[in-house]
Amino acid sequence: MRRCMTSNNKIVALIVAAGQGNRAGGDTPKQFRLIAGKAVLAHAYDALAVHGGFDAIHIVLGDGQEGIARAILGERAASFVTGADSRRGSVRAGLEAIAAQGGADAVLIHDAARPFVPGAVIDRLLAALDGGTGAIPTLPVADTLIRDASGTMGDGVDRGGLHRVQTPQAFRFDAIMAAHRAWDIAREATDDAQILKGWGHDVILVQGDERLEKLTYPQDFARADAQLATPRSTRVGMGYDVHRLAPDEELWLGGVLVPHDRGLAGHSDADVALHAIVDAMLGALAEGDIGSHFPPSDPQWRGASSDRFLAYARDRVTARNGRIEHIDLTIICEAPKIGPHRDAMRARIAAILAVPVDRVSVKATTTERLGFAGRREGIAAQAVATLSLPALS
Ligand SMILES: Nc1ccn([C@@H]2O[C@H](COP(=O)(O)OP(=O)(O)OP(=O)(O)O)[C@@H](O)[C@H]2O)c(=O)n1
Ligand SMILES: C[C@](O)(CO)[C@H](O)COP(=O)(O)O
Repeated sequence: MRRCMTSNNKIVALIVAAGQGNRAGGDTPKQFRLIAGKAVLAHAYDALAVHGGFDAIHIVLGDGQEGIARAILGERAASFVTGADSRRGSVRAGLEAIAAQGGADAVLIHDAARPFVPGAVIDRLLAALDGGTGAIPTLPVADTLIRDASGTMGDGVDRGGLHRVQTPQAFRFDAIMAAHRAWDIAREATDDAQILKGWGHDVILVQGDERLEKLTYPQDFARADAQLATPRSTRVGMGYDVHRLAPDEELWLGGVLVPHDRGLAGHSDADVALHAIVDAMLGALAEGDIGSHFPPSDPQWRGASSDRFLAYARDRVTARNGRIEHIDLTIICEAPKIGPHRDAMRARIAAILAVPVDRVSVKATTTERLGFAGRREGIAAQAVATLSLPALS
């Protein structure tokens, strides 16, 4: 994740999803159709959210579509705006809504119809805003271009210097807001960079990505499905955690309350086993560690059930269109005996992760009475998480 300008800048994302998707056909507007079981709009949202560089995500919808969007997005945080008859009008409505909420330093405007957004493209766009007003991802044109002369071949078009323009497009907020307000609405503009350029600003070109292709026609959905299906890359992460044993504490281990004369002490419920799994999963995603997502200094996590942290890690995997292949957990303690609780722990972990129980292994070992675990001062746990992610991650 990269933030542009200074780290204090407010950067927001605006997803336009108010189109009818006429060219894509079907009964449902394309942004609400499913790719690999997840709505196109949710894919686009997750791609921006996973990047982590945005203070807010605004979504422009057709009139009366808030209910369907809320059902698709579940608890994902977003504010909704009603769009207009044209893409330009929908973007304008979104920008006005952001302005009404105090504006922003930069805005990234994205088509919901482009569900896969490599983080590297966002990084390039935000980096370009360090010295620029607007930046867009483009790809060169590779095919020969001709004009259609009523079904026969007309004149060729020189493709030298031609680029295909994609979204997301990044802008200094005040500039793109002013450019939209000044635009002659009798003319349509197919993207926002044209509008910024029309207002007199240069637009920087950064390298686009084939994975950003827009869903426009019916056949594009099969391509998108295939993009998620193969190839997948296997990611392995490891996690390790230790907590101190103390009197007057409950002993939560592997999501299960284990009867014991002492329990683990910590800021949350101190479930060392779940913490190790969370770190293993975040490690496989290369998304930091449990402390960076749930700082111990934050009072809201005091006494929190570690189920929440594990569910959060599961949701990060889902947001990346990943799959949890296997969890292997080892609990290191002299007492209590883990064997009698092993099946309950496997079942609880599998339930939180929404995976079959045979993908969760729970093991235990002592340290032959050596070290802090051997002296029964604390319990340690280590975990290995194996995930598979689509190659576009
Ligand atoms: N009035 C409109 C038209 C388009 N869009 C959005 O702009 C993006 C790119 O537009 P396009 O692919 O043309 O979508 P549609 O207008 O829905 O498609 P079609 O032209 O085939 O009807 C899409 O995410 C679409 O939802 C929008 O917010 N408001
Ligand atoms: C904004 C855009 O996606 C950039 O390529 C494109 O211009 C949208 O065009 P459409 O005609 O609305 O599909």
